[in-house]
Amino acid sequence: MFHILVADPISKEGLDVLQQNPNVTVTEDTNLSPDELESRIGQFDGLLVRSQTKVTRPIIEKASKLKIIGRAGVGVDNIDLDAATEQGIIVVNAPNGNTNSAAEHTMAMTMALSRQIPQAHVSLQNGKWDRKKYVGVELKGKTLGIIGLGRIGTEVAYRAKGQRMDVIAYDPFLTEEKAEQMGVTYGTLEEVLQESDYITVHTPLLKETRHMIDANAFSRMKDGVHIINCARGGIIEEEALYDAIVSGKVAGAAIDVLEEEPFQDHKLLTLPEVIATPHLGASTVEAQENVAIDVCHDIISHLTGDTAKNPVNIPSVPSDILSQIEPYFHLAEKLGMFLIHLTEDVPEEVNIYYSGELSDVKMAPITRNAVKGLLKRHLGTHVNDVNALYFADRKGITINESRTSTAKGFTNLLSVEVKTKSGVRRVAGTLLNGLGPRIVRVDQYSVDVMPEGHLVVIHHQDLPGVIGKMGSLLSKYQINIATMQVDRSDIGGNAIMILTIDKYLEKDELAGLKQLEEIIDVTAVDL
Ligand SMILES: NC(=O)c1ccc[n+]([C@@H]2O[C@H](COP(=O)([O-])OP(=O)(O)OC[C@H]3O[C@@H](n4cnc5c(N)ncnc54)[C@H](O)[C@@H]3O)[C@@H](O)[C@H]2O)c1
Ligand SMILES: O=C(O)CC[C@@H](O)C(=O)O
Repeated sequence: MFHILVADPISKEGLDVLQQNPNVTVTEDTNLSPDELESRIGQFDGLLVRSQTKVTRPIIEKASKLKIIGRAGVGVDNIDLDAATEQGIIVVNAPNGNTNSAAEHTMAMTMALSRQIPQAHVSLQNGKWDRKKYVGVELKGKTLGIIGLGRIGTEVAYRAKGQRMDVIAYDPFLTEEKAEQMGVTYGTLEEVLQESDYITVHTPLLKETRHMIDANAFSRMKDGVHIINCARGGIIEEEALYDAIVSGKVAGAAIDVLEEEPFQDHKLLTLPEVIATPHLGASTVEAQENVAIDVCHDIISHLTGDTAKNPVNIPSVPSDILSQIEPYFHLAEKLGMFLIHLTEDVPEEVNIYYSGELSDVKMAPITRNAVKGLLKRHLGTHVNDVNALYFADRKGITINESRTSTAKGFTNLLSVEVKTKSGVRRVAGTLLNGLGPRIVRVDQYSVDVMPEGHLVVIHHQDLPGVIGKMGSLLSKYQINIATMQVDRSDIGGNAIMILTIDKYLEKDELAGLKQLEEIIDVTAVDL
């Protein structure tokens, strides 16, 4: 018998899926404090949550029987995925069921913002009949900037076009062709910021997207811009939004999510230009039914030995194959992560070459790890080796694998190549017996770099003094260099320097390094 704890309100239709299974008992308790959850979680095989319950490491560490955590919704930022993976607990979500509802809520908020509907309603409730104060603006003919054109961003784009808005979108996986097919304008982040009358964000909350809309971003927007966030708190820096509204730069903001939830007392809510809802994007009957049914089916599948459709964290490889290839998963993922940092354009094709001892292994699971590493920088932690190829396909990226017998002196060599419109970037790595993974080639250069920590990849001219200048500047920033690798194409030609440093390179420090005259480009890579 499997015991499942339902810790947040979940639609009845989903719970029926669980309750109708004779091997399952369901306990619903949606008022547990974190301490109570921690003390009771040890009795359960499955845990089902929405976004309210924080499934933290201390809770997961007490979950001695837990086999699966189901998230009825998309974002899994309320679940400690690393802790779950370490505990061998699969986390499944329901990524598709609330897309329409979140897109509709975004449009509802955009329209309510434009016509000040909530403010006018409260004014009426207070006995006023104020027709002059609540003069709005039309959406027709205005430009909507969408940052993040995934499932929800795409649906918002179609709806905005229905309102006869012009849509410009930025997404690292958006190509000009795809934008044209959708009838939206392809933009860089800068173009979206500068050209939009309304800006709506639809990215996951990741290290890269945290505070992507900050004071600097606001300063590049049009005066009187409207801002909408129905994605995740933290994508927009709240203090900067507050200041931009007070200064008049931003005419109004519609907010469904903030960094700390619940957010009843937030200072943004004191501003008359702000309208807000308490994280209601997915709160429709239909979305809650969809996500509950999807996630409950996945919970039953996993507990009864079938494959879950929407795993977020766990690889699924047969155990006999796993022992042979598992050591390469980490190397493959790190090569992908490294390479995507060097890839400035949209990836169109990824070629993975298996050489030496790797030329007769089962390639697909290793390929999935390399692709996972490539994609997760922009798509976030829900990309794993199970769903990486699916996401690559959805983003229009072709994946090719080939075997070659020559490993250029290495026992095993895994090479990953990304083709974009602007060219080809390559990286290769090997597993050194007893020493672990190493990056051994970057484009045409030979190196020997452990693929972990904070790396800085510097392309520069091979001139005397460059290394010294780089060292001095880093020392000025109080940054310690742990390792350094250099190689060059020819004397006085182009060269590469790869540093491992002891801390994350901040934006302004990166900009400082780029100022040195011999530098061609500098990329900070966090592995
Ligand atoms: N308010 C709600 O109740 C509610 C409901 C559902 C989803 N959400 C949230 O909405 C967001 C979008 O969900 P989705 O299902 O569309 O996800 P998705 O994965 O389908 O789309 C996210 C898109 O963001 C893009 N992206 C990643 N980094 C980017 C960057 N730096 N700049 C621009 N684009 C970037 C990705 O390439 C991807 O296409 C998530 O944060 C999700 O948690 C909120
Ligand atoms: O549980 C909810 O209602 C919120 C869900 C939403 O934020 C999501 O990421 O799917």
